[in-house]
Amino acid sequence: MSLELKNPELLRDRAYINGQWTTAGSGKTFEVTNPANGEHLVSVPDMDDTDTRIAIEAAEAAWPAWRSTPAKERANILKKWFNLLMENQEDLARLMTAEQGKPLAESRGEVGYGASFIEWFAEEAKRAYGDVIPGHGKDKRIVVIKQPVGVVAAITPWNFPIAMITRKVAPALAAGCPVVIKPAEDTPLSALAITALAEQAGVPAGLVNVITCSKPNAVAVGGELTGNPIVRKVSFTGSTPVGKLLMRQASDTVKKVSLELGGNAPFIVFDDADLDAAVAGLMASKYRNTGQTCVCANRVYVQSGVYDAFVEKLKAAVSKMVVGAGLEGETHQGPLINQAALDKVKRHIADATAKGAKVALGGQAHALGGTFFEPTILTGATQDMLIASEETFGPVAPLFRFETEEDAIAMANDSEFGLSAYFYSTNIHRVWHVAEALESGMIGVNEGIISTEVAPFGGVKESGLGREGSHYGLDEYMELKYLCLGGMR
Ligand SMILES: NC(=O)c1ccc[n+]([C@@H]2O[C@H](COP(=O)([O-])OP(=O)(O)OC[C@H]3O[C@@H](n4cnc5c(N)ncnc54)[C@H](O)[C@@H]3O)[C@@H](O)[C@H]2O)c1
Ligand SMILES: O=C[C@H](O)CS(=O)(=O)O
Repeated sequence: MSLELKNPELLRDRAYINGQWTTAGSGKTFEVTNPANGEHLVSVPDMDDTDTRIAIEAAEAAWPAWRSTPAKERANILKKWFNLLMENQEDLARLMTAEQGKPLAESRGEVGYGASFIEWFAEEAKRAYGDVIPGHGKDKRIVVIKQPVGVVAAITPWNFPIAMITRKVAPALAAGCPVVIKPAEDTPLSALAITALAEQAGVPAGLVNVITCSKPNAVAVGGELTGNPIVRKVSFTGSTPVGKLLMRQASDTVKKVSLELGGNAPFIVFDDADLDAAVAGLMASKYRNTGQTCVCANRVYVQSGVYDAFVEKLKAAVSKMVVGAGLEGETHQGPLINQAALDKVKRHIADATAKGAKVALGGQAHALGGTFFEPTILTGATQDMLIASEETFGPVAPLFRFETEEDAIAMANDSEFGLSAYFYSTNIHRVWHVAEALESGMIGVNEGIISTEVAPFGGVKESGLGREGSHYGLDEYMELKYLCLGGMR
């Protein structure tokens, strides 16, 4: 399939190290395919730890000049990069839908969302403020300054192939740090395309490096990124098991670590909720990216008094969804990323129905075949089902019935995850009580889409460490240094 790019230069088949578009030292490559039809898109370098070491050393060499570049100059380069992403939004969206499968409208949205982090941190670059603290002695003067942490390793997932990268690279560059990026093997093309635009924007050689590799080589590449002492910061977005592994590996050299991990978001509808708003919010939260987002509603708790009415309203909305290949027309849902993702969806539905749940809508592989699946609603879900304790990462909404506010909070908090949570209520007293009681890093109140560059994104418990975006996001790439000036008159 022709991708019909206005700027064919954005389709890259080389990785990027030290300002050079390069092959793997081994000469090996791996295929990138379209999940909607299995078609081969392009082959990219299958790099290993040796290539990674070269990239890390290039980043280290480029760091001194970048860290001494005035913040305003760093900001201007970031602003050029932002403008280039927006000027190439359609091409970047087409590339993303081709390699990841999300609807084209969602891909366009992600390009804008990803670019917003570059725009935001172009401004934050100029606000890395320190402190002057009243001295503890007559002759003492105390100053606190912020300095870039150093070489950053960024390892990112396939579900948001641009935004998960810019959410790390933008603050790193703004803080004065060079970055070595390892994108997901399913979606390297978006990473390479935005890197080509970074090069065009004037990001100096060595500052941004992209290591593409297959899944088997990820272990060796990750081992180098987490083990090489030159790397001072690891920023990972992906599953909790891999995050734990990388955290363990990074501990040998005591690297700073940011982890954006798995979720299991509760979505609670109280009997005083605006049901139409709650249905709209659930549609946006649950089925976005075919349910493959870390902040998707994963468990839907509905208070008894409104349960039946909510089920009917949700069925009416979900039944209007159009499923299809995103490059063949406007759709609401694309394919799942791969067979393993499809198998997990089927496993969760089979387990739930075996334990008493009913399929109210969908529940089957889609007639389109491949990894397409029908948007699904289950009723009669209970806490003992896999779908309650595991992240489904697919287009399945399991509805649980509850009686009291305390029951809902207890069930919502009954998880090792705590990334996002949502609830709908028009009672202000209940809003404050429930928001304070839920164990989650982010909460949508009467809102199903909460992700934005201006607010701190991140989780508690086993959903991660640290925050991305907002003014908090810059500090993840900075070190505090305390100066004590003695002998002052
Ligand atoms: N909290 C967030 O912001 C956020 C955002 C997106 C996705 N996620 C989570 O990510 C998961 C889905 O993404 P995924 O399937 O790509 O996750 P994943 O953990 O399998 O892979 C994420 C990245 O880690 C790499 N990787 C895997 N094993 C590695 C290893 N041993 N060493 C080095 N790198 C390794 C992969 O190649 C990929 O680039 C879900 O759990 C989702 O909730 C979280
Ligand atoms: O999947 C995880 C992403 O962080 C989702 S969002 O685009 O930031 O909402």
